[in-house]
Amino acid sequence: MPLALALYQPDIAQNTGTLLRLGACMGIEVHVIHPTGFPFSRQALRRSGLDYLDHVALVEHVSFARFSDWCEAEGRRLVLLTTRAETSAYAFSYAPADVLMVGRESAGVPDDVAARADARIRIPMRSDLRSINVALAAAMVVGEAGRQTDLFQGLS
Ligand SMILES: C[S@@+](CC[C@H](N)C(=O)[O-])C[C@H]1O[C@@H](n2cnc3c(N)ncnc32)[C@H](O)[C@@H]1O
Repeated sequence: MPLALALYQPDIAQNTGTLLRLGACMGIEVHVIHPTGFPFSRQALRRSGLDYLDHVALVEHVSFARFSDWCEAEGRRLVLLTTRAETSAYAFSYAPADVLMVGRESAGVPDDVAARADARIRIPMRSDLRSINVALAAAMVVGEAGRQTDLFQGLS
């Protein structure tokens, strides 16, 4: 079971498009947790020029509660990327079945959602700046988690 990416109530269509494309190219599932901050449908994504949609395993969840149930049922560890974690994303040991979840562009995730995560990790960055773009943060961690779990061995 390879890594998966989860987007908690994404706000910005372009970031979601970038992450769906990353999921397609890396061969990993992308889970979108509703509600989104923009009209989200395969039709709307196609209209905005996302031509990788047919190549990505996209799974939608109507709410965080349903997504959380899915993680539990599948025995998947939920790893949250957050600026408020203490553990470095580069000191963390990833497992192949981990689900890497990013927060909303506007507000990250609420405290109860952060508390539900099995682990919280942070990409080290300058302390006088707020955060990294969500799609870039996800790409950095997919890179490290993929390296540790041999994701790239199956890719050319
Ligand atoms: C633009 S940031 C949101 C910032 C928001 N104010 C917060 O407090 O989380 C969007 C998402 O990108 C990810 N992110 C950005 N910078 C990060 C970092 N340095 N470490 C871990 N995740 C980061 C997180 O998942 C975050 O929820």
